[in-house]
Amino acid sequence: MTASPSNRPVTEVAAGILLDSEGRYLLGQRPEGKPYAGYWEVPGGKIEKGETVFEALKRELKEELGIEILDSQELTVLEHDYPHAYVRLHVSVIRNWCGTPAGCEGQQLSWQLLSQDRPSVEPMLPAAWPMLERLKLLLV
Ligand SMILES: Nc1nc2c([nH]c(=O)n2[C@@H]2O[C@H](COP(=O)(O)OP(=O)(O)OP(=O)(O)O)[C@@H](O)[C@H]2O)c(=O)[nH]1
Repeated sequence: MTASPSNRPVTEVAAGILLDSEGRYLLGQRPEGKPYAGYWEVPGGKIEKGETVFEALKRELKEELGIEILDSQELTVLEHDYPHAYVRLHVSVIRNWCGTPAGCEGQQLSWQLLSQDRPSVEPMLPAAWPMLERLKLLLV
């Protein structure tokens, strides 16, 4: 584990933006019991020791959404200093998957139109904003 600028340990996280053919992306609501419960986020989770970003995404999206991702495209890497953790988010775009996303951990899901200025659900995790901005740039 590397250190952050403030010398806190860095939590490496893989986040996967599912993007469908109608220009919609998927958000999930963080379940009870996790930091920031009730906040909306892009699906994903912590990268385990020895895993690649893609392997972590494959595992997390199977657990959280019950889908099998087929490939992914790296979008950006973002860091955010939360009170509970300093996180480094490896953000990927996923356009190809098998199955229909479901809230396997009891979480609510919401498809959002990328062409809309803001998601229709709130609150969003603070670090979710820059990744959505980055996604819009990729698609212009
Ligand atoms: N999945 C996800 N995590 C995000 C986003 N933005 C963001 O700051 N995070 C942060 O990244 C970390 C991800 O951890 P997590 O709690 O979802 O991971 P996990 O599913 O492996 O949790 P667990 O250890 O409780 O099983 C959290 O600190 C969360 O606040 C996002 O858009 N998606």
